[in-house]
Amino acid sequence: MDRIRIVGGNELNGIIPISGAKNAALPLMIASLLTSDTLTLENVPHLADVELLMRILGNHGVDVAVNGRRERQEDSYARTIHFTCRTIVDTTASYELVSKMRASFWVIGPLLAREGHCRVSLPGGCAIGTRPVDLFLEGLAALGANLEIDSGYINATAPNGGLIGTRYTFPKVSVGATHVMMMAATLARGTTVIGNAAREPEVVDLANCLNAMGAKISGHGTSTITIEGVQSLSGARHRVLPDRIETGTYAMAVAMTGGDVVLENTDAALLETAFETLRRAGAEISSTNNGVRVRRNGAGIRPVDIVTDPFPGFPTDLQAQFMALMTRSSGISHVTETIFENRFMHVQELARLGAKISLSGQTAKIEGVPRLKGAPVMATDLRASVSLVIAGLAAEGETMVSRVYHLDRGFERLEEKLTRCGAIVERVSE
Ligand SMILES: CC(=O)N[C@H]1[C@@H](OP(=O)(O)OP(=O)(O)OC[C@H]2O[C@@H](n3ccc(=O)[nH]c3=O)[C@H](O)[C@@H]2O)O[C@H](CO)[C@@H](O)[C@@H]1O
Ligand SMILES: C=C(OP(=O)(O)O)C(=O)O
Repeated sequence: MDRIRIVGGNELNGIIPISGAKNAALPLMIASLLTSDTLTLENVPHLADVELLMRILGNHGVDVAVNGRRERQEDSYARTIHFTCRTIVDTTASYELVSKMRASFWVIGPLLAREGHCRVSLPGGCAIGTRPVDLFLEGLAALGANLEIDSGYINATAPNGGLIGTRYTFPKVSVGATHVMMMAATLARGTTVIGNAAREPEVVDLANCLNAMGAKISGHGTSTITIEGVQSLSGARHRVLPDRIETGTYAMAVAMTGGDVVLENTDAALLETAFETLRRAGAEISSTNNGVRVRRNGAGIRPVDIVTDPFPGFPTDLQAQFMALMTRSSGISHVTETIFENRFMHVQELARLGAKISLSGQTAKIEGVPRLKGAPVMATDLRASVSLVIAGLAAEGETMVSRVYHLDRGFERLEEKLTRCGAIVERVSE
């Protein structure tokens, strides 16, 4: 199993290209199930989750061609991938596959809308929380679906010739449930109005792509999304938006080590709250032609409190990275997690590097320390693992991060991107 070895202490200086967003690419790929034409996605990141979803979609009948070649023949980055689902050959999403990747549960929306029935395994919880699917089921039921749970699977049918437009307000903001209901409603009869919808940029990206495919969606980016159902969708060409979490992660890495880095192919507007927080912590952040410049020269890291929230609030997917940064601040800060009930697995690992963190309910109190010291640590989930890399970059000596398959789910070429900016980071394969 691969590990990442980091020798801390170097500043980061240079250019880091930002990849397409994992959390946009996944629902966009799933949207290919909605049409028999080809959906072409540009700027698709080369990540374990993307590769796995390609295989899962293949089981449903999606033909995947990478840059015009067959899947897996091309290993280049920022790929253009063609997804074509002439016919859906299997409407079952098995436990074996859904349990490997939560987002594959989202096929329930397109399969139901296009075929009128499907059988999809319940995804189950994961390290960061229980992650139930009640909101998905309520949203689909509002569209007229019959849903029953049978042996760990959801049997979903759309009686009366298909889904029917509806007004439905989510009791809680859910990114995934918004994606699914929006996709399902594109092919429903009549108009659907989703209240308390997620406003994340990835939801906007999906809506833009669906509109390019012929859907009639408006209001995306606000809490109320309106979808006028259409008979069928066509193919389209769409560019995956930049990964705001990767952008924020490297910004925090620079704030941690000091230095001067330009993050290319990204957009500061995607993460205003996180950047405002980083500025308060002492980083200088400015927009460039096609990216963001992040600097911290000389000034120390100031303590700042954060509370995670749905967009446009501080993203939960940057919480662990920010906590790593705060371990070196000049005072006491608090990090409150409101989205996932168990997203503090990194706390005990950061402590192994000398961080002083105490937990009380959903809030972590971080007492900044003057130095961290390298140690063996274990990645527990995707963002937790990169928080350990950030801490390792500032720690004295060697940090060895194990279980890096978590990291490979969401960070493309991390070692290469950091090494080019002066860090000592290498993958150790055994
Ligand atoms: C692939 C992807 O895009 N993943 C992102 C997506 O996950 P995901 O879409 O799974 O996250 P949600 O927005 O759905 O979850 C938000 C909260 O709602 C709860 N909930 C959700 C659905 C439901 O039916 N019932 C329910 O209670 C969840 O347990 C969680 O506590 O948004 C999260 C919140 O920004 C991010 O951290 C994830 O990186
Ligand atoms: C939690 C994440 O992903 P997922 O929803 O796929 O588990 C994430 O991207 O940080």
